[in-house]
Amino acid sequence: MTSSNESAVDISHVYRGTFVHSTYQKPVDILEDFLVGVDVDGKIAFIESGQEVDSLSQRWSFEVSAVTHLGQHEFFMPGMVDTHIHASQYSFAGTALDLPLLEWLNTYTFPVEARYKDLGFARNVYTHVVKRTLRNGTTTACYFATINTDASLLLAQIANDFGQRALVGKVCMDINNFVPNYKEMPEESQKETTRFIAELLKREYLLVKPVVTPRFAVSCSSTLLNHLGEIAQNNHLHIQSHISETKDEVQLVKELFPDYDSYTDIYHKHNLLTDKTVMAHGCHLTDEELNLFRVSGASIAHCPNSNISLCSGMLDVRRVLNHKVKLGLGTDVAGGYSPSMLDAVRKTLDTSKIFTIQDSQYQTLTFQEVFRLATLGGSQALSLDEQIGNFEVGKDFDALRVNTAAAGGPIDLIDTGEEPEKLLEKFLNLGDDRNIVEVYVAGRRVVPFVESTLV
Ligand SMILES: O=c1[nH]c(=O)c2nc[nH]c2[nH]1
Ligand SMILES: [Zn+2]
Repeated sequence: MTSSNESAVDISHVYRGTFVHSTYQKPVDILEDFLVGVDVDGKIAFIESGQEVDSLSQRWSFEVSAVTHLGQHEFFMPGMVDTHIHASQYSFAGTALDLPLLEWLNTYTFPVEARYKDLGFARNVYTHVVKRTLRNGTTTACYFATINTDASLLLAQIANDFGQRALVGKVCMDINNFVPNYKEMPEESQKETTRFIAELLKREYLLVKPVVTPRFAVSCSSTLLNHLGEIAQNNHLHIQSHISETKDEVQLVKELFPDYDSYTDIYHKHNLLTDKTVMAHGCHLTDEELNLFRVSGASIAHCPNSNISLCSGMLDVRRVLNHKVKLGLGTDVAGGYSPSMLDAVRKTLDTSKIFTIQDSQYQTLTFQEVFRLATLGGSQALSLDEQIGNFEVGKDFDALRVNTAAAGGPIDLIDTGEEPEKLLEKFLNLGDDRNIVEVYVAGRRVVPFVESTLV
């Protein structure tokens, strides 16, 4: 497990201990007493047995004394990928969960998103959400911002400054019958999207890229959807939106777009369903629609907290996986009240168990499978799995150093022994940010924060 052009690579850090990750073959693969070398570009240069330390130190020219050793109750796992989060809704996360989706948007969400003309407000909220998610182990986030281009660029800058990997979307919407000051004209949306993309690409952030973001079919005219499909296609960009979250929404979309075979067909016919598309929710998709997802390579962001909190529905993840559709997890702040991907893991397991309560033959998701969805699955859903998602030579070192025995933390290790898989299970079910003692993105340690240089 070494890189082919190893002599040309300078090693920046070497870590020794337990590494827990997923592969396409195994949802949990545990590498005990391994050495991982990270090069100066933040890429994994080698993954080898700890027993080989002396020969590796010669081959890769590092000092054995400089190796960082993990503690007894520690392990490294890949950083988590939040495939769907509204950075702009973070200010009201944990409140306003008493209405169904369409009323929730009109009553709580659009009035707040309209405030992002105020860049001071934007900076405050966006700084908080980037720090909070990073601290909770989200090394990659796929963000919705708002319709305001400058505030969306500010979110990109803040993610870059803190070292978080991110896709950032300026929201596009030209229909809003309830909060008319929060919408764009179709030409304006097209022009501002083009400006947003050009400006963001010009900045050449290594880890932060634009994503074309039609809010959902309810908020977008066919003209706008067409423009956005064209922009995404011409620039080979990622695309994100929402689909089939609630039954009322599906019915409304049917009325708004009567000439299409399905909700999915609308996005498909507007060139918005590609292998770089991630659609949130999908609770009420038909088999035909899931087939269209598979064929196009589009993915689903499963957001169980939001689905339960807004009483939207329950996504049958097993069914989606059986259709061979890519799937990652999302917090969907603030329809989901928690910004933590550990919460998304737990709510995914809870939802799967509810399906089992309803049908004892149901094949419940295992914690190992859900761990994979939060890491490698998310990277696949965002078509970033050649770069991140697990520990493979050549991938970026996006990693969490987890200490299950962190002092003052939420886990009491009493009778667990040191079996790493048990420690992983404890962390997924009981852990929180106190257990995430370090966070790395592309080899750079980004948590704990270096406050003085950033705020
Ligand atoms: O959970 C959701 N949050 C949103 O902001 C949104 N907009 C359209 N559909 C949505 N669903
Ligand atoms: Zn959403």
